Amino acid sequence: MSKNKQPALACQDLSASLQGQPVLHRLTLALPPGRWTAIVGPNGAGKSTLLRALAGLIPSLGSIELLGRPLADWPRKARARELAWLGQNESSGDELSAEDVVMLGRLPHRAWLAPPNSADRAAVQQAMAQTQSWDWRQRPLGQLSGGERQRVLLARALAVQAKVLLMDEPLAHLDPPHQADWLQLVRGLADAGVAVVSVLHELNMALQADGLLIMQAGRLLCHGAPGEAETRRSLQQVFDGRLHLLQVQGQWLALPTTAEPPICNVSNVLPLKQKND
Ligand SMILES: Nc1ncnc2c1ncn2[C@@H]1O[C@H](COP(=O)(O)OP(=O)(O)OP(=O)(O)O)[C@@H](O)[C@H]1O
Repeated sequence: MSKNKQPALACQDLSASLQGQPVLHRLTLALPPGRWTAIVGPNGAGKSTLLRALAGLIPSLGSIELLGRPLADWPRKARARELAWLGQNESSGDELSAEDVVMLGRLPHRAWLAPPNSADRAAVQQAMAQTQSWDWRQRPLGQLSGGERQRVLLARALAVQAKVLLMDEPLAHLDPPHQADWLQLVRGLADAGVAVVSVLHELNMALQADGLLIMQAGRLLCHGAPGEAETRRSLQQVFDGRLHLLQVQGQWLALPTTAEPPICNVSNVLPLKQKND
């Protein structure tokens, strides 16, 4: 990670409570531009809450800085131009056409009640092309499949053309080819200088990120690259050692392992096969 770059997004001593219960405990981190960071950890570790706090969607204690300026000091519209958000299970806008949904991503760029201009239309078309959702632009969001819907919502976040893109479970409902496309898209955004942050359960995808934020019980256990031994040790720790981490052609992969030895393994099967022969 370059030490000279000002973080695109940073927080210090960030704490947050939900319904009066402390969920995040004094997290400090800095995310530079041009990198993709994946937030991982077990269920309930606080990943989504961290992302929502960083986006300013829930009250928090401590400080958050977006592009070097306290998040709270940003005028709402200017902030919405710089920080794009893709949430989990978003349910609004079902009656709108897919294209109109994606056009919502352009609202921070437009004057009050101004119609979309050519730059807005171009951004929408580009974002929908990037997520291969242009073909169903006239269909209502509510009539799309889960994966189609997710791609439209991803296009809405892309259409903002923000410097920071936060995504909570962006791969939900996406089939493997579209997961691969998402990966390529994120790589391209990071190469173009965008700070991409995503909560991911798919560890094999997360292990392709530039950096992992590994969370446990509302705390940040580790912030490191997948290639670092300490990062992989922390992953093992938060998942109770129930991962098999292996490297294939330079890429780290994670296979979940069962708590007990599998009942049907190779040594069990072979004698049966020989018996039948
Ligand atoms: N609206 C809420 N009110 C009260 N507690 C909440 C609320 N939402 C989440 N929590 C609690 O906060 C903690 C962190 O939840 P969060 O959704 O951030 O975890 P997560 O790491 O994203 O989990 P998962 O992997 O299951 O999606 C959990 O203990 C959860 O039960």
